[in-house]
Amino acid sequence: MTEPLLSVENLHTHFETYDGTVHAVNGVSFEIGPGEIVGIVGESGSGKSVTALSTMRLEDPGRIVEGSIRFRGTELTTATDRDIRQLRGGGLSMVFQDPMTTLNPVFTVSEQIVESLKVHDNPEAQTLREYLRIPFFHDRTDWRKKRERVVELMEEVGIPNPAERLDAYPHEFSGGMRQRAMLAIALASEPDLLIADEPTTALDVTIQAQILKIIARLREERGMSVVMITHDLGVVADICDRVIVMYGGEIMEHGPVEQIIRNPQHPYTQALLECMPQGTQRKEKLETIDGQVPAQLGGITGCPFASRCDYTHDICWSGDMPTVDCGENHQAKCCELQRVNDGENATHSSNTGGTL
Ligand SMILES: Nc1ncnc2c1ncn2[C@@H]1O[C@H](COP(=O)(O)OP(=O)(O)OP(=O)(O)O)[C@@H](O)[C@H]1O
Repeated sequence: MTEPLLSVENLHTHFETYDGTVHAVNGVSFEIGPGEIVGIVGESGSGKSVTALSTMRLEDPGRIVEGSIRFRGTELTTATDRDIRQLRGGGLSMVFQDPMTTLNPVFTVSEQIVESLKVHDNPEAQTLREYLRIPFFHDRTDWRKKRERVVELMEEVGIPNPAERLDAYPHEFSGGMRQRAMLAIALASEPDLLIADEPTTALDVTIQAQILKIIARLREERGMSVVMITHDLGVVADICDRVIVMYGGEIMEHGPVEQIIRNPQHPYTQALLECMPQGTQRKEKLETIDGQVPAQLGGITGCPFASRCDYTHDICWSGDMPTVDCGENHQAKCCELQRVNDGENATHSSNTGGTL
């Protein structure tokens, strides 16, 4: 891979709660190259969003307690608020799942796109309140230029008749249009890296496919990198180059999308793929993974998936899991996999069958 745009190393993010410390992200490391689309998948609570928010330094009230996040060579964990604002205004953008909670209902969509253009031009003005101290437009030429740019951005994300929608408020947009508007706001700052957190989860499949197509096109046209956070391996198969599978705040497996989908090595990835609805007969019940995502209070010892895994060994409950190289930039963190690869014949502490 060429020089990475983003490099996350041994990231640990904690939340202090009344019940104790939640270890939301535990030793996560990955890189994103220029123009790559990388998916982060896993069940709810596996640490995908906290990893993304930490990367944007939006982890508040969480805390990055260890690790390094380098974006275009700048260390973000120790960067000043000013540096972070500059990066958000011109390098890093994020799109969230629910545009209704992120779009401001009292401003028109176009005003919010203009705000993002302004933040890009003037990264010190970060919040709407701060921003409002600055006039929306310097003069009529600036006003016209900005409105033209807003129309272009709306067109780019597939909002029909943008010139007629310049005075529309978020509630006048459909769910799919609002998500497109969020994308336009994120793109206004011309990011090198777009972090999209479940951008299509709330949308029907047709609109989901349209939004994914737009994201794929933007990567082609702008050379933008994308981190796509999703529950849905179908989304990953559609547009990602590589995939990171997270569970219990850790990376279980990562590799090229073809490899992970056709030849998953970690029992958790295998279980996730078995739960995909594709190929299921109409009346057949969908598979689920027995058990639940572990509470991450006080941290997890051993493999976070051990309590739901069919292949556990004693070491899975207490030891560090080995990272097994599966070739072609494909790695999985699993001691059963290492045992199989080494050709050992260890006995399982519990085994309900199946082969890796
Ligand atoms: N503000 C918070 N305070 C305490 N714990 C938190 C907070 N935010 C997240 N967590 C915990 O961190 C862990 C990881 O959460 P995260 O939101 O990253 O999961 P996720 O994989 O993105 O799930 P989802 O798909 O539902 O968004 C979970 O155990 C969650 O309960």
